[in-house]
Amino acid sequence: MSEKKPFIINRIKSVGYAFKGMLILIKTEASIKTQLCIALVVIGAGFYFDISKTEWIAQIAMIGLVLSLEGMNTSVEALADFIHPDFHEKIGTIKDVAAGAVFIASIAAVAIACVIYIPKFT
Ligand SMILES: Nc1ncnc2c1ncn2[C@@H]1O[C@H](COP(=O)(O)OP(=O)(O)OP(=O)(O)O)[C@@H](O)[C@H]1O
Repeated sequence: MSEKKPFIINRIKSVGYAFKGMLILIKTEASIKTQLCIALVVIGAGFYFDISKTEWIAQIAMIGLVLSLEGMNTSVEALADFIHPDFHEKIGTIKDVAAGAVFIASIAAVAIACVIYIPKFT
C-alpha cells in the first residue's frame, strides 16, 4: 500500500504494475502467445475483408475478452500452484473452472467470427 503519495501518482504506479503483468503474460505464457497469434490473424482478416464498424467492435471486444480471461486463468493457476503445489481434487476443480471460463469466451469468439466471416465466402 502506498497511501501517502498523491492519488494520481498511485494510479500511474498501478498502471505500471498492470503493464508489467501484461508483459509477463505475453513473454511467459504459451497459451497467451497462441491467443495473440490468433488475434493478429483475425485482425488481418478484418482489414482484408474490410469488415464494418459494428463487426470491428464485436471482434475487438471478443479478442479483449478472451485474452483477459486467459490472463485471469493463468493467474488462478499460478495462485493455486503457490497455495497448494501438491495434487488435490479441489485444486483440479478450481483450475478446470477457470479454464472453463476461457472456453466459454472462446466458443462465443468463434461463433462471432463465423457470423462475421462465413457470409464473406458465400
Ligand atoms: N495440483 C493439482 N491437483 C489436481 N489437479 C490438477 C493440479 N494441477 C493441475 N491439475 C489438473 O490439470 C489441469 C491442467 O493444469 P495446469 O496447471 O497444467 O494447466 P494448463 O492448462 O496446462 O495451463 P498452461 O496451459 O498455462 O500450462 C487442470 O485443469 C486440472 O484438471
